[in-house]
Amino acid sequence: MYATEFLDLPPLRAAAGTVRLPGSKSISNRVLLLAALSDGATLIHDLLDSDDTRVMITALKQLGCAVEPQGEALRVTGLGGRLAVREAQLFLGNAGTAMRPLAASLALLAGLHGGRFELGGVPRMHERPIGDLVDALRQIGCQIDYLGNEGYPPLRLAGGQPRVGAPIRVRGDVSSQFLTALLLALPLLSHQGELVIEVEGELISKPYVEITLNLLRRFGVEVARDGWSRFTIPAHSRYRSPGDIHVEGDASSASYFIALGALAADAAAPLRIEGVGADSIQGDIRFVEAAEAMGAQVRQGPNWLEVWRGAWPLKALDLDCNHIPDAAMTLAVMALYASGPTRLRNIASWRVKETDRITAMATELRKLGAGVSEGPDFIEVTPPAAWQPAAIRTYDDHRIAMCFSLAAFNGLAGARPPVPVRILDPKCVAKTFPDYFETLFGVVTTDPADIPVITIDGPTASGKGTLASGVAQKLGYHLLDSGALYRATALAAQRAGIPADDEARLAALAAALPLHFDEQGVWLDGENVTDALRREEVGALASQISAHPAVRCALTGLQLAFRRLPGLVADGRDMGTVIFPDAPLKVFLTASAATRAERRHKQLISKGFSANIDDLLQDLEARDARDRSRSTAPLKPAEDAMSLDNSALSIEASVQQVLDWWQQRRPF
Ligand SMILES: Nc1ncnc2c1ncn2[C@@H]1O[C@H](COP(=O)(O)OP(=O)(O)OP(=O)(O)O)[C@@H](O)[C@H]1O
Ligand SMILES: Nc1ccn([C@H]2C[C@H](O)[C@@H](COP(=O)(O)O)O2)c(=O)n1
Repeated sequence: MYATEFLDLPPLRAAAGTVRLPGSKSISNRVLLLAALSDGATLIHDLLDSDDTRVMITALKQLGCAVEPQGEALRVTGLGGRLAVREAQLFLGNAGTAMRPLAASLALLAGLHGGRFELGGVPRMHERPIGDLVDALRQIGCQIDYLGNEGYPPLRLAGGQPRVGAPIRVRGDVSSQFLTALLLALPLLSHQGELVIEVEGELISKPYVEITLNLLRRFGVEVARDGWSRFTIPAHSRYRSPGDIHVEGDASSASYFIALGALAADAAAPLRIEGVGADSIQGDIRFVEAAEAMGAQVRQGPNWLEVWRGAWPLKALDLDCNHIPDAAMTLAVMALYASGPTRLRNIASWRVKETDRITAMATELRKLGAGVSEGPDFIEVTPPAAWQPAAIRTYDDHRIAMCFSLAAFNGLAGARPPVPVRILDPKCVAKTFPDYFETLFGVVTTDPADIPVITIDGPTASGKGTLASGVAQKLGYHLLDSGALYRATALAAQRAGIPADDEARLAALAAALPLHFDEQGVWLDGENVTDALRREEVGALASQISAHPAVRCALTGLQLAFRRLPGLVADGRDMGTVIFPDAPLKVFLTASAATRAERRHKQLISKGFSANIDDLLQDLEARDARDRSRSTAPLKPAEDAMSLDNSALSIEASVQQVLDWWQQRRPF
């Protein structure tokens, strides 16, 4: 996950490959609750692992429910409609799919068995209405108090005497989650008799209610439905675990990749999406129809889709989006690529989601140059006449972050030059799709020249690696420690007994190095050599063998391959002069020889190597002289490099200086 302040997406061009979707959030949280309320244990497969499911799991554990991993699945041992814990304070983040159903279920259980529960979340959760659900629960005798503002969480559920009686009325035109919460909770009261729910107003987001009914059936409760206005829960309904249950991929998350296929995949190599398809029980699967109406070509199987570009530009749309409220946000960004204005109607529910999504989408689309008009329940988007680079605010709303990533394809819509897009607070995608951006980068391509590189060159022990790693971490970029490649070649040569002057054998060795990098360090032929590479004699030998042009040539391709989305920070001696001469920011890092010897001394001692500071100073000066004087790719600043002497600068200040230079070069 990108836990950076922002993530810059360079202009993107094409998409191909296969995406495996994470589990559906709506199904995951419903299944977790149903499993917890059931008799027996349920083994849940393919559950979504995200912020919203984590708050649900934590709450269920607090309530005394056993939730344990079993292999790749999660085993939930149900409480059988009883209370194992009678008092708890539950923090439910910003998860509406946890807050509403838990509020309803615990209000009933607190009344039936005696209990006291407080439910709250993040500040935005306390701005999301819940009054209609509370009113419905009060009709049957639940005792619910508002602990903050009337009509909003946090809530206290304590006491009361729930009784089956007249039909329970609930509004259906603000959020379908109120009805879903009642449908999930009321079977707990059905030992008293049949329960009827009557929906007031036109029910919105019906497909989500269909998911609820479908899952109730899987857990043994058959609800009778009369149109969309009357629902009957039979007397003596009882939740029974189905044993095993599989969560299908998230159809709302599929929308970004369906759109991606429509924008940037070719018929010869469509984008394949696995986890949802024609058999999906999720309403957002109908996003496929909307995408097709805009020109996407789609082929589908029971649980997969293949998508590629049909019409171009996309066809403008005028659509009632009540049936796909979440996925419709993706249409608003696809509209940037359409032949005219696209109007999305009947989306009033956007205003009470993670943020006021109509206002947020309008504000951010305008930043890119689009013309946008909005009303209480619609948005109309006219494609930009001139695209502008934009830093997209995401309002702690995962869907805004994900759908705006599609704006990075503006080059395909004729933006000249194509503009980069900055996504602020990218980690908000953790709500439903923690590795969304990694997944995106796995299936998109761009011109390597568009992938930004920051180079940091300089003499040994100047702090290049430390600085490069700090900058890469802040930007979410990949890291290339090119010295490690030369050091690994030196170590391998030492072990193979290849003399330092045998250029041909050294080059052959470098060309076939079984080298691998991961979070644990550098691996040579399956052995972690991270510490071995830091030995001084290995560095000195690396300096000698790196003077051979054939060795440098053998390692060039490997270094270039590090230039991957979303960007790269590369440190070494010739990063800015030879390997990445087009890098938009080049830094030449120096520090006095005495300072560097002192740092290296400390570094080696801390790793358990013995070292003498005077010897280190001598070696380091000899190494600098050799690296500077060699004929091929000598150590020297690129003509356009920024000089940084960090002798008296802390690591943090050095990182900040480079980030400041980087920001000055960015168009945001
Ligand atoms: N600004 C700084 N202030 C103090 N210590 C620093 C600073 N920058 C780096 N160091 C320390 O100096 C030591 C050497 O840093 P680092 O390994 O990053 O240098 P390098 O230039 O990459 O070395 P080499 O070229 O040998 O790979 C490390 O222990 C690091 O923590
Ligand atoms: N781009 C590079 C990186 C490194 N080298 C050589 C010269 C160095 O003395 C040696 C070890 O590098 P270090 O890990 O100390 O950065 O490798 C090079 O020639 N070009």
